[in-house]
Amino acid sequence: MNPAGLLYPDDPSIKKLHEKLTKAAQDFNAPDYHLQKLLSRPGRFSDFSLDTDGFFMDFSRQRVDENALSLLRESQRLSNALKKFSEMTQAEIVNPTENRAALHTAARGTGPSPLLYKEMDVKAQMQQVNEKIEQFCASVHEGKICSACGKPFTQAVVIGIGGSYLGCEFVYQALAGADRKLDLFFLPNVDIDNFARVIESIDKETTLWIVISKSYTTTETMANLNQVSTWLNTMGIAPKDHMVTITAKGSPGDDPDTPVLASFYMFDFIGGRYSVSSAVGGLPLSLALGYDVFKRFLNGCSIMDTHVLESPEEKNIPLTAAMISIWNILYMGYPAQAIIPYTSRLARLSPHVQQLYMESLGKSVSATGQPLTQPAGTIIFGEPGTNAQHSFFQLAHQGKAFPIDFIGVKMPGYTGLQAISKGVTNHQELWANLLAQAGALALGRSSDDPARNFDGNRPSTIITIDNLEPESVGMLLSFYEARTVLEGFILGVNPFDQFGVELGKVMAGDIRKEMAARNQDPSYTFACASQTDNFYLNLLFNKR
Ligand SMILES: O=P(O)(O)OC[C@H]1O[C@H](O)[C@H](O)[C@@H](O)[C@@H]1O
Repeated sequence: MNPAGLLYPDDPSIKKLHEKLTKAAQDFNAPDYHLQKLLSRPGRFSDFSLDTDGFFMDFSRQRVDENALSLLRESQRLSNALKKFSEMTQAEIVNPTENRAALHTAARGTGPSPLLYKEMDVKAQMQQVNEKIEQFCASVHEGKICSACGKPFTQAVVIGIGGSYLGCEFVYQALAGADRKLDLFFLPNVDIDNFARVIESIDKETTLWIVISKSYTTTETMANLNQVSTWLNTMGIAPKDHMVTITAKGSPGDDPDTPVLASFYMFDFIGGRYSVSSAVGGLPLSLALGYDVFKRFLNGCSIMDTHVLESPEEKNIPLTAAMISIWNILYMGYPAQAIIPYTSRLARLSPHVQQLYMESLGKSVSATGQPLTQPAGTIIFGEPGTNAQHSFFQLAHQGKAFPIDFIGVKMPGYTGLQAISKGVTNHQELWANLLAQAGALALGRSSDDPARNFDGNRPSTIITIDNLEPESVGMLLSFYEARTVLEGFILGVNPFDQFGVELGKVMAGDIRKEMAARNQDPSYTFACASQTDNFYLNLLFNKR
C-alpha cells in the first residue's frame, strides 16, 4: 500500500501540490475572498452543497473555492484515498502497524460477499454473532432469560470504556424514545462515583451487566467488573446470573471456565472506535431498543458506506468533508473544529467523534513510520445548540475562529404537544438559531463601537438529516467514520492504530505498584516514586 500523503510527501507531485495548496490559501487573505463576497457569487449555495438519501451537507460557508477544491481532489487522487477506502471494505491490510484489515464496514453488509480474510468468511461470522444477539434479546424481552429472582430484566449497564462505550452511548441517546424496552446505563470510568451514580439509578434485582472489552485487559473495565461483582456478591446475587460479555476471541474474557449468561464475539479487525456497528453496539442497542432498530441503524450506515464507494469525487460527501477539514487545519491554520448538533438527542455525538477522530488521526508518523512534516489531527469539541451559544460562542464570533459543523434535524423525536412562543414552536426556534449562527459567523456586522463589531468570515458547514430514526443516525455515524478514514488516507497516516495511549497506561502501572505496596505495608514511603509523584501519593494516602 502506498502510504504517501500530504503530511508524508514521499512523492514530488504531492510536494508540489502541497505548495500549490499553501499558495491557494494565501488568496483567502484578500477582501474579495471574504465569505460575504463568496456567498454573493451566483450559484454559490447550489455549487457548494451535496445530498444523498436525505443527508444534506451545505459547505457554502466554508472558506473554499473551486480552485481549492480541485487541488484538494488532486490530493485524494495522489494519495489514492478513495481506492484505499474501497480496498479497506475488501479486507486489504489498511492497518500496517498491526498487520490487520479494518472491517467495520462489513459489519453492516458493505463490501463483497463472501468476504474472505485470513481464511475466514467475515460476513458469515458476523451474521452468526448477530443471530445470537437477536435470539438472546428476544429471550430477554419475552422474559425467558430473566434475573436470578425470576423477574424480567428492566435495565442494563454497559461496563466498558473508550470505543467499547462511546459510540454505543451516542446511538442509544440518539434513538432512545419512550418505546424503549430496557433502560441503558454506562459505567466507563474507574471513578467510584461513576459506580455510585449507576447503582443509585438501577434496580439491582432486575439489572443485566454487559461487560464490553475487546482486550479484556483494560484496567478501568476490569476494576469496574471486580467492583460490580464484589457488590453483587454482597447482595446475594451471583454475577454470572446477571452478566454477559462482549470480547475478542481468545481474550482473557473468552473463558468457558468463567460462565456468564451469554458471550458475544467482537473481531480484531474492527477497532474499538469503529465498533458500534458490531456486537459492541449490537447487543446493548438491541436489548434497549429492539434488534429490528439495530438492523435499521446498520442499514443507514451501509447507505452512507455505499455512497462513499460509488460517488464520484465531486459528489462524495464524506470525501468533501475530509478535504475541507484538511484545508482548514493545514492551510487555513484553524486550531480546532466544533460539532454543534441542534438537538439534545445528538448530545453525545461530539464525544464519540472526539475519540473517533483524535485517536485515529492524532499521529506524528506516517503509516510506514516516517516522521510527518507536522503533527496530524486537530481538536474536536462540541455541545448541543442552543446551549453552546450561551457558553462558548463568544469566542466563535469574536475570539479565535474555528470551523463548526452545525447539525440540524428536520423532525424532532418528540411529536407530542408543541406550544407556540413568539409565534414559533421550540423546534422552529432551534432552527432559527442554527441558521442565524451560521449566517452571523460568516457575514459578521460592522459597528463603530469596536467591542460590538463582528468581522465575520468564520467558516461553518450545515449538515441536515431528516429525523432521528435509526437509518438517519446510522448515516450520520458512518459519515463521520468515513470522513475520518479518508482524511487519514489523504494525510498518509494510519487511522486504525493508537499507540499514543500506551505510555500513560505503563506509567499508571508503576504508580499503581507504589500504591499497592503502601496498602500492604502502611510504613512504605513510596521509595520508587519520583519526587513529584511522592508529593501526590502522600497527599492521597495521608488525606491532607
Ligand atoms: O475494548 P477495550 O480493549 O477494553 O479497549 C477500550 C479502549 O481503550 C484503549 O485504551 C483505546 O484507547 C481505545 O481505542 C479502546 O477502545
